Amino acid sequence: MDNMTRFEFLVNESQSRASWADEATKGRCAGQRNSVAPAAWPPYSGPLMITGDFQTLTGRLEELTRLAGTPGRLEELLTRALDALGSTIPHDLVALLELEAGVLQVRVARGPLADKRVLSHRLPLERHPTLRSVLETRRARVLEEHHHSGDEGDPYDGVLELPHGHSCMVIPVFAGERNLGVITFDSRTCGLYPPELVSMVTVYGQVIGLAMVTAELAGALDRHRRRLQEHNRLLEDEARGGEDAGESLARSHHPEMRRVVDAARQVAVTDAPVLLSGETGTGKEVLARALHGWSNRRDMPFVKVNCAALPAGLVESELFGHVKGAFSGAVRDRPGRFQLADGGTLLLDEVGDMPLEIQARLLRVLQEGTLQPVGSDHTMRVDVRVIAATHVDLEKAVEEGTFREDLYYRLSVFPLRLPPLRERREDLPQLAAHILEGIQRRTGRGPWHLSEESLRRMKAYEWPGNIRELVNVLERARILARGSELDVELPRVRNRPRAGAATEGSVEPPAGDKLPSLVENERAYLERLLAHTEGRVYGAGGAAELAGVPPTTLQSRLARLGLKRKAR
Ligand SMILES: Nc1ncnc2c1ncn2[C@@H]1O[C@H](COP(=O)(O)OP(=O)(O)OP(=O)(O)O)[C@@H](O)[C@H]1O
Repeated sequence: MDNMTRFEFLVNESQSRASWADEATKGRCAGQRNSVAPAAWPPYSGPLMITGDFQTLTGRLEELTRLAGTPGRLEELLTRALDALGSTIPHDLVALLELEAGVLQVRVARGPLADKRVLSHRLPLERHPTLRSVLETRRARVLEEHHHSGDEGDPYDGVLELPHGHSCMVIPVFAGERNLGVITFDSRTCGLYPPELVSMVTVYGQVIGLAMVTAELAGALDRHRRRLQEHNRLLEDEARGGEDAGESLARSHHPEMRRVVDAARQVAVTDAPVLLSGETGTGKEVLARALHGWSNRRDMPFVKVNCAALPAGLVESELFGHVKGAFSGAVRDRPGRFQLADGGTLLLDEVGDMPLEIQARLLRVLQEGTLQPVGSDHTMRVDVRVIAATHVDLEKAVEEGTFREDLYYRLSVFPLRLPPLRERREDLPQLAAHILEGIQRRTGRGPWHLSEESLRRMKAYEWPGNIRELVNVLERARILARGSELDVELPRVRNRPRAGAATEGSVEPPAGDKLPSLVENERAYLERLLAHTEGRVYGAGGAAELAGVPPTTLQSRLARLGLKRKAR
C-alpha cells in the first residue's frame, strides 16, 4: 500500500482532554489511566488510535453513495449507512437524529450504548444552540466540555451518563436547502476525533442526506405508482363493468327489457341521439355504455357528464371548455367534455337538471355540430354522439317551462325507457349473480351465492333504489358473510306502499281525495329519509346509500326542492 495515502490519528495522553473530567463526580474517560467508567457500561474495546488509509475512507464513501442511490426502506438504509461509517470511526454510540418541526429525534442508533432509551430520545433545537449552529453552519464539529457545561448540557443527558471529557462529534445531515438532521458520534474515550477527521466526515453527512431524500422520493413515487395502479384497476373495472353489464342486459328474461335491448342494439350503429329514461338506479348509464360498445365509435372515448352535479357557474366551461384568461382562475386553455368526447359518445346524465341558458347553447351544438369554448372567438367542429339520460319526466318539464321544447325533440329522437327493478323481478337471480361475479373479480374474494330465503325476500321487495340498491345490498351482505352463502338484509323503511295500504316508510296522501304529485311524494320521502339519518347524506347508512343514489345526485335533489340537511 502506498504510504502517502495512509493516515494516522494517534490519541495519546497529550492530546487527550481527560484533564477536563471532574474525577470526583463523573469519572474519567475510558482508555486513560484511572478510568472509572460506570459498571453498567459494556467493556470498551475501541482503539485509541485511528489508523487507516484513504482508500478505506474512499471505499466507505463509495459504499454510502451506492446506498444513497439504492431506493429501499429508509430505516434499513440508515442502519447500513451508520454501520459503514461506524466501521471506520471508533465509537460507543453513533446515532442519526432526524429533524422534524424543530425537534431532533433519534431514528437509528448503533454501538454498545445504543439502547431503548437512546432510541426514544428527542432534542428540541431551541434548547441545544450548539446543535442548531452545526446545522446552520453545515459543518461537522467536535463538542467539547465547555459546550456541555452550560444550560445546554450534553445531548444525551438524561439517557446516558457519559464521563466528562468524553469524545463527541456532530455531523450535519443536509441535502440542497433542507436540513435533515445530525449524526452524533460518542465515545467514552477522550480526544478521539481530531480536526482532520472531523473535516473529512462532513461529506458523509451530505451523502447520507442525499440517501434520505432519495428514499423519501422513492417512497413518494411508490405511493404514487400504487395510487395510479389502483386508479387503473378501477377504470378497467368500470370499462369491463360496462361491457359485462351490456352482456347482463342482453340476458334479461323480462319482455320489455328485451325489447329495449334489441332496439338499443339497432340504434347503436347510427349516430342518432338517444334519450334514456327510467327511475334512478335502473341502469341508464350501463345501457349508455353498452350502446357505445355496440356502436362503431367503440374505440373512441366514452365521456360522461352529470348535469345535476355541475356547479352553476362552471357548466358552460365544463361542457364546451374555455380559453386561458376567460375568467379568473382560467390559467390555461382547457377542453370541455364535448372536445374530450370528439369522435366518441357523450352521455349527458340528469339532462333535466341543465340550466335553461345552457340548454340553448347545447341545442346549437347539436344542430350545427360546432361549439365555441368560453372566452374564445373561434368556433370548432366536434363529432360527438349524444346520449341523454333522465329520471325526471322531460315532457312534464317542458310543460312546466323548465326544459326547452326544441331541445327535448332534438334529444328524444330515439327514446328508450328502462323498467324499474320491481317490474322485472324475474331478472333478480341473474342480476345478483352478475353483480357478485363483479365483486369477486374486484376483491379477489368469493364466490358467493344467495340463500333461498334471501332470494324469496328479494323477490318480495319493492327496490325503490333499483339495481343500484341491489348492488349496495349485495355488497353489504358479502362484507357481513361468514361463508359463501349470503343472507341479505332489506331495509323495512324503504318498502313502497301497496295499492290502498300505507306501509312503514310510505308517503300517505294528504287529507282529501287528491293524490300527491310526484314532487310532493319526493319531498315527503326525502324529508322522512333525512329525519331517519339525522341529516346525514354521505357514508354508510347515510341518506344517499339508503336511497340508493349517489350523494351528489341526492344533494342536487335536496337543493332543487329547497330541503336542507341538518348541520352535523
Ligand atoms: N344490467 C346490469 N347488470 C349489472 N349491474 C347493473 C346493471 N344495470 C345497472 N347496474 C348497476 O347498478 C348501478 C346503477 O346503474 P346506473 O348508474 O347505470 O343507473 P342510472 O339509471 O344511470 O342511475 P342514475 O339515474 O342515478 O344516474 C351501477 O352500480 C351499475 O353497475
